[in-house]
Amino acid sequence: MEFRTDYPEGYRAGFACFVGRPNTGKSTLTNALVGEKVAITSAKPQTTRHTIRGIVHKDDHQLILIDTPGLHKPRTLLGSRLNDLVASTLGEVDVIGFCLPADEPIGPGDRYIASQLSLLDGRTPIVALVTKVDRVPKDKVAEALMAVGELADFADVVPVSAVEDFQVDTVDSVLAAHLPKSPPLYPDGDLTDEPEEKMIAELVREAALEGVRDELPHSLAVQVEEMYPREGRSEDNPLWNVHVNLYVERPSQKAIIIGKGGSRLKAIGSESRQGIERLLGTKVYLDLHVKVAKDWQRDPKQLGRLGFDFNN
Ligand SMILES: Nc1nc2c(ncn2[C@@H]2O[C@H](COP(=O)(O)OP(=O)(O)OP(=O)(O)O)[C@@H](O)[C@H]2O)c(=O)[nH]1
Repeated sequence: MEFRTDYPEGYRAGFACFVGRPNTGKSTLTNALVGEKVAITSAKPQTTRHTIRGIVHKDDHQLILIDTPGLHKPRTLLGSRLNDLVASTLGEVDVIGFCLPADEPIGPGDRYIASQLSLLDGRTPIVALVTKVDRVPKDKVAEALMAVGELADFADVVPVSAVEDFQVDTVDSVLAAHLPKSPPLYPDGDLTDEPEEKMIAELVREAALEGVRDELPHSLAVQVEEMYPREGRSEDNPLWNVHVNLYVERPSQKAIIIGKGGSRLKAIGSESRQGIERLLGTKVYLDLHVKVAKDWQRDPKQLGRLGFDFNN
């Protein structure tokens, strides 16, 4: 991909990130803005482990989105590292979008986030994004906007529905207005700079989380062990081997993932393989292994091995 050189006078480029309680629509909004599925969405809270960037390319700006994990009070070592990550991300971006769903009252979780954001002392502009407005009647939207406006000193308050594509463009332009004047920071057309392996791991993770019990999301880590072209690979037969490990904390969780006679693991494989093949543009032979890594969330060594060592 080429860097654009014919960008107009006044072109802006920079970084934005979304914060908000789990499940407030951050990933869905990222996807709607970028126009392709780059962030993992899920009906379960706190499934966005990795900081995934989506890039919005417009004629007069480039908006680079960092999809942070939900801000929350740390429960485990992993939790506190996530918070460190969020804190360091927040100081680096040009604008923050604070997602608050229109269909839920403002609660202690939102106030906790607002208090964290106030530590930035107004150095970074914060735009309140009132998400999921399709879920409430029109007259309730105004009420939600007023309540949100009282929570903190926002640069703007924008109602949006990512699902119904209502005001998604407005969110883009309101965020872009806070970006610095700058040449493009990424080549034209790039949607994400995540390495393929990370995206593959996320596709498997998303498939594995479908329809399982609530405690599992926090206990599941996925890592691509290796990928290489299969022997005899040719233009007619472009097969790749992709070997993926799924780590859980307990043998009982391993049994859930594998399912009766391996049925769930098979379903996870066939579901995620489609996305992986689309991503790589080739047929793949997907090899999934489920392993027990006891208490990995609390063990710094294992966290590092699984790619969660954010300090390095
Ligand atoms: N009706 C409606 N549902 C939405 C909208 N945006 C998100 N959702 C739903 O809300 C749920 C959570 O959305 P996500 O985008 O995964 O939320 P998130 O804030 O990224 O969640 P975490 O990764 O847990 O922090 C999903 O079931 C979405 O389909 C919207 O505009 N309208």
